[in-house]
Amino acid sequence: MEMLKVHGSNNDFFILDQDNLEQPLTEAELRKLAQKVCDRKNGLHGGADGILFVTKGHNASVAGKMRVINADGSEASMCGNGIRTVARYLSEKKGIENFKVETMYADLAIKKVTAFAPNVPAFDAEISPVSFDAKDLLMHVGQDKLINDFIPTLSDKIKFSAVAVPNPHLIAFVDHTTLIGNELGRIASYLNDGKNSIFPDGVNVSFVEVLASNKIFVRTYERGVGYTNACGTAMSASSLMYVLLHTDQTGLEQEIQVVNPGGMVKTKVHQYNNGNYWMSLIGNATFVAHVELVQEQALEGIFTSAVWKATKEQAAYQGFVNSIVK
Ligand SMILES: N[C@H](CCC[C@H](N)C(=O)O)C(=O)O
Repeated sequence: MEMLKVHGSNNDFFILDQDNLEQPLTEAELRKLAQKVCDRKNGLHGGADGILFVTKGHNASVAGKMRVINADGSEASMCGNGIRTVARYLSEKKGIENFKVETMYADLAIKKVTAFAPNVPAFDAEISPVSFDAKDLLMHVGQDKLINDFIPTLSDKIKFSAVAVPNPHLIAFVDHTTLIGNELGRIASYLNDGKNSIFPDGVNVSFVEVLASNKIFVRTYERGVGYTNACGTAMSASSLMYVLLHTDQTGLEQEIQVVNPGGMVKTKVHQYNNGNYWMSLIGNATFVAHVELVQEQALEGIFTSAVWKATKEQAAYQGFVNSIVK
């Protein structure tokens, strides 16, 4: 079985193309495979934040379908950093540069854009649909929407906004001390404990610091994973809330630089005539290595026979990160 180790802003994944399977995987096996290969201690070559499972799309209007399986085996409706890597994979597999990728709730527009640096390919991905409704967030806070408001049981200092893009995000604008402190971990681990009444299905939680006009820093604790170097849907959701809550310094259609622990991406916030929002997420799609492994062994967490063929792209990406003014 062949897989591809990839990342977007150092949010890393294994791409598994259904065409490369030795035999089909049941749903339970797909979840088990994610837990085994992604394990940071005993997984495949240091593990990953999830598996991006590529299958045929619903018809010829899409280049393929992406399913997102978190490291804990849970499935998410979307992955912003991941879809850029799946886009590059499909672009190179099919020789296309402008196309759509099917996701759980939408076929999303993709385009190849100018590389961020030599050997740092980049793609622009549509992030959509967007909803502020509690029912779409599976959120229970006693009100239908949460925009820059308190959740008293979580904190009496930090205000939150909740938005589904379409996976669920809780976003707070904070000062630098709070950004780097342990409040994010405390709040996010509670909301993802599987027992709390606020987000029974969990939620991705991000703290955002405004660095300058149209430049923000986003730190995220992801549902189903924990802290990650970056979260593409979180950076998109944070950009949307930045535009909606900081009208004095930004606005629709303006390019926003989003810095994160894993690097940097660019976003733009758009609004349809019907009032709905969508975002563009523009960032790297790095292929770290090609991996050959035995499917049956991988399902048992045995990787001794795995063959890891690294590309030269990680060094190029690191050089790009070092060039970013944080
Ligand atoms: N952990 C997320 C899925 C992965 C999203 C993230 N890696 C991204 O780049 O958007 C969730 O359960 O909703």
